Amino acid sequence: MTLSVHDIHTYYGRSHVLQGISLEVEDGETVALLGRNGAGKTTTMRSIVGLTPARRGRVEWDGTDISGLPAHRIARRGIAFVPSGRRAYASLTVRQNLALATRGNDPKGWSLDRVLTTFPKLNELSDRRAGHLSGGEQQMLKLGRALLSAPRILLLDEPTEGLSPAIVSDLGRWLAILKEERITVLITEQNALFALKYADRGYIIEKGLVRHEAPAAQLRESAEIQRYLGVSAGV
Ligand SMILES: Nc1ncnc2c1ncn2[C@@H]1O[C@H](COP(=O)(O)OP(=O)(O)OP(=O)(O)O)[C@@H](O)[C@H]1O
Repeated sequence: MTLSVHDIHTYYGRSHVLQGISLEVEDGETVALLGRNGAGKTTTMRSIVGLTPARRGRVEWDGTDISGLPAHRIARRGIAFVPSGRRAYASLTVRQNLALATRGNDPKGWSLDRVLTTFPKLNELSDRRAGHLSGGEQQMLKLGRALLSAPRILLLDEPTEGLSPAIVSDLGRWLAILKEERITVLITEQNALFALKYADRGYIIEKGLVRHEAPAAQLRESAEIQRYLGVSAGV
């Protein structure tokens, strides 16, 4: 299953935010989408999943054009979007939130038990109301919910946003698990070095256009890229 984005143009009103983004995510790959504030990372994800559809260009999933489809139908094809910020049913417990996200009985997919064993922290918190979780715990819950929706690809939007360094390193462990499982991931990050640690390839976007595409190792080594992204070492 390959996700191919061809020359998409997306607007907010008259503001031409994506000016021809093209990218590809192959089966089993982790791909980072990097860029400064306001570069268009979130908008790219929202365009892929149909929340802010592109006005021009094409999004193909497994060779089928999905650009015109409504968001719920795109989600049903296994494209799971994990937006940044706190999003869970605050008054429900962790377990109830997870149970609601469970889609059918996909024998190859993730079961509630498997999510709770893989993320023991969620197990410990299973009776706590989601509204009482810390930012990092919420992030883990969102990831657990996304895995239960039987995703073929996960779109993670700035998962480290607002998290403490200790939680960021937890998140790194979860990403490593996704990679071992060969779950296809597209991840946007302000924290470029964090994303590049787990990514196979990366795209750098600026003002709604792809400026650079390279293997993650190359992007990690490039002083020019690091300067451009304003990264500091030691993540
Ligand atoms: N709902 C909206 N209405 C109008 N303009 C918007 C809206 N959402 C985003 N924009 C603008 O579109 C541009 C791209 O925003 P986007 O959120 O995609 O960037 P980003 O790369 O994800 O940045 P950040 O890391 O700051 O979230 C920015 O100039 C932003 O101000």
